[in-house]
Amino acid sequence: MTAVHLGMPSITTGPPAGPAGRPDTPVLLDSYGRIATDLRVSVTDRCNLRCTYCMPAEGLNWLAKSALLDTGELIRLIEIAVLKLGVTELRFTGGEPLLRKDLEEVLAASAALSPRPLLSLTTNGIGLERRAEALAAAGVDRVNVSLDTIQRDRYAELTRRDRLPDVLAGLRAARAAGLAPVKVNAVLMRGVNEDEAVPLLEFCLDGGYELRFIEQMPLDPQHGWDRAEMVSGPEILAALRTKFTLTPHTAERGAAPAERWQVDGGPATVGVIASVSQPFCSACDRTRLTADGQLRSCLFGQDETDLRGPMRAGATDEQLAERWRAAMWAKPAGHGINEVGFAQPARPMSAIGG
Ligand SMILES: Nc1nc2c(ncn2[C@@H]2O[C@H](COP(=O)(O)OP(=O)(O)OP(=O)(O)O)[C@@H](O)[C@H]2O)c(=O)[nH]1
Ligand SMILES: C[S@@+](CC[C@H](N)C(=O)[O-])C[C@H]1O[C@@H](n2cnc3c(N)ncnc32)[C@H](O)[C@@H]1O
Ligand code: SF4
Ligand code: SF4
Repeated sequence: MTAVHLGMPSITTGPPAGPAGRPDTPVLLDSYGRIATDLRVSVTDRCNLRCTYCMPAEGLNWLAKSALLDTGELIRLIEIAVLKLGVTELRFTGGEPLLRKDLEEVLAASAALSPRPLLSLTTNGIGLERRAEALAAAGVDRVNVSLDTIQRDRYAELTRRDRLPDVLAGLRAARAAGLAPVKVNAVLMRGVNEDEAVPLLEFCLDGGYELRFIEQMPLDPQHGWDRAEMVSGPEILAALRTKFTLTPHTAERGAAPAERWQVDGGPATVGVIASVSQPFCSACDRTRLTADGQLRSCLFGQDETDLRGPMRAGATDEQLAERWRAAMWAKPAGHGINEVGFAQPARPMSAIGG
C-alpha cells in the first residue's frame, strides 16, 4: 500500500478544512490519510544497560531532571491524547521505562481513563521480576522484552552489563503475572549474534514467549549504521527455515510493524520487523512523545513540536490538542531510509523512545 497525499483539492466533502487544508476532525489525521491511534510515550532517556548498537559505554548526555515531564504533566498529556485525540493504545518506553519510579502511578491514571486505552511496555527486563505484579495491578496489559542473545558472556559484552539472569527472571515473572502475550524483541547483528536466530526461537518456544526479530535501523548516536552490516528480514527467515517450517500468519496485520509467521504449523509464531527492507510506513498509526515533552509525528522525523513549553506557560488542553493535531497533519510519508538524501534524526533511538 502506498500513502496517498490528501491535498486540499481532493477534499470536497466532509468536515470543514482547518489550517493548511487540514479537515477539522478531532482525531490525529495526517495529510496522507493515516490516523494515529497509538501513542508511544518515552518516560526517560536514561538506561541501566549500554547496548553497543544503542549507546556508548559512558552513556549519553541525559536530559536534566527539570527538562523531564513530571508525573502530572505526563498524565495530563496522556489524558489529552485519549480523551480529545482518539488515541486508543499507549506504549511506555525509553530509555529504560522501569527506571521511572512513578511508572505505576502513570499507568494507573491511564488505565482509569474512559475509554480505557490498551497499555503496554517495552523494556529491557531488568527489575521486571520485582515489578511485574505491580505493573499488572496498575493496568499494564502486556510487555515486550528486549533480548538479543541467550548466551551470558555475549549478553554481558553486547549490553556491557552481566544481567542476563535478571532478564530471564523478568520474563518468567511477566508470564506469571499474566502480562500476555509476552513478546521478545531481538536485533541480530552481523558477526555479533547473527548465529542466534534458531536458538532464540527455541528459547521463546520453550518459554511461551512471542519472538520478533528487528532489522537494525540508522538511529544510533554514533551514526555508524551500515546497510551492508544489517542482518535483513529475508536473511533471518532463511536462517530460521534451516530448522523450522514457517507459513505466513493469516491474521490481519493492520498497522503492526511485525510480519508474523506460524512456526511448524502453529499456534506459536515468530515475527520479523523489517523496517528497512520492507517499510510499513503507509499503514502507520503512531504518534510519539519524548521524555522532555516533545511531540514527534514519526520515529525518523526531523521536526519536533514542543508541548512542554506551552503547557508550563499555561496552555489549555484544547490549545495543546490543537498543536498535536497540527503536528500530525505534517507527518512525513515515511522514514526515507531507502531514499537518496536520507538524514538520520538528531536524537538517537534511546532518546526518542524505541
Ligand atoms: N520504523 C519503525 N519501527 C518501529 C516503530 N515502532 C517500533 N518500531 C520497531 O519495532 C521494534 C519493536 O517495537 P515495540 O516497542 O516492541 O513495539 P511494537 O512492535 O509496535 O509492539 P506490538 O504492538 O507489541 O507488536 C522497535 O524496537 C523498533 O525497532 C515505528 O513507528 N517505525
Ligand atoms: C530503544 S529500546 C527502549 C526500551 C528498552 N530499553 C528496551 O531495550 O526494550 C527499544 C527497542 O529498540 C531497539 N533498538 C535500539 N536501537 C535500535 C536500532 N538502531 N534499530 C532497531 N532497533 C533498535 C532495542 O533493541 C529495543 O528492542
Ligand atoms: S536498547 Fe534499550 S536497553 Fe539497550 S541501551 Fe538502548 S535503551 Fe538501553
Ligand atoms: S518510520 Fe515513521 S512513518 Fe514509518 S512506521 Fe515508523 S513512525 Fe510510522
